[in-house]
Order: sequence, then structure tokens, then C-alpha cells
Amino acid sequence: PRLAYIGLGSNLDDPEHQVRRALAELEALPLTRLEAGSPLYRSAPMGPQDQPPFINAVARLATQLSPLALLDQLQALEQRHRRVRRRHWGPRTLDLDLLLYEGCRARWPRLTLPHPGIAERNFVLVPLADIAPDERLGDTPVSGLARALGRDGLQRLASQ
Ligand SMILES: CC1(C)Nc2nc(N)[nH]c(=O)c2N=C1O
Repeated sequence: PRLAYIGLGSNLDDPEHQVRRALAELEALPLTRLEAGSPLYRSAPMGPQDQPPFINAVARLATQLSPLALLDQLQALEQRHRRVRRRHWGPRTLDLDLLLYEGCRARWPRLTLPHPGIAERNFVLVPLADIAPDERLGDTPVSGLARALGRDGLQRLASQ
């Protein structure tokens, strides 16, 4: 199995429940185990502000699926949460992003690895650092990037 990190996000239809349910569904993916889930974080939307706050988390999977097979599974999961893409960067019930895949750098039409937005989004970087502080982006440990970017606007939810 290879390690893969997934970014989860929701700001529609009870976002906290959407994210918690998606974490359980990641465990059920074929040839895949959920190894770790970060705490959940609430934050104001980056980009268009006229939408509800987001709930975000990051999960670590151990999977035998290839990157594209895993991406297919993630997109199928998004559909099952009735993801309706009305406007670009608009509200959504569930976003699942493949952030990192062990030993894989790619710039394919469907998938760029590592995910290009990681280092500028504290709602991704901070939960990623919670479960993978020693992963490196370029030459920098994720923990250092998260510390530099800061936790402004991020509220950690009580884990239950
Ligand atoms: C709309 C946009 C860019 N903003 C976001 N903003 C936050 N806080 N969290 C997200 O997951 C998120 N996802 C997006 O796609």
C-alpha cells in the first residue's frame, strides 16, 4: 500500500456531518484503509465571501489504488453527497482533493500531484500538519509551512 493524503471540505447541508460521514466512507473504499483523520476546522470561505463558512479536514489513507483509480473513487464519493457544481468556487456539499500520493509527482489533465494549492491554504496545511508534520513540500516540512502560514481564521472543532 501507498500513503495518500486527502483534503475534505464542505459548506452546505450540515458541513460538519458531511465531513464526518465522508471520513467513514473513505475507510470503506476498496483496497484502502483510513490511517488517520485530522481534527475538523471551521474557516471563512477563501475566494467568494457570499457563501457559508467551510468545515475542512485532512485524512491519511493507505491504499493499493493507483492515483487515478483513487481519484475516480473520490469523485464518486462526492457525487453520492449530491455535489452540485452550480458556480466555480461556489458552495458545495463535499470536496475531496487528492493532496499527496507517496512517491508521485504528476501534471496530468485530471490530476496534479502534489495538489497545487496546499502551501497557500491554511485550511489544508494546518490539518495536514496535524497528521503529517514531517511530510515535505519541496524541501520544507509541512509543519514549518503551517507555522509560517499561521492559523488566522481557523477554528478547531471539538473532536467527539
Ligand atoms: C471556494 C474555495 C476556494 N474556498 C474555500 N475556503 C475554505 N475556507 N475552505 C475550502 O475548502 C474552500 N474551498 C474552495 O474551493
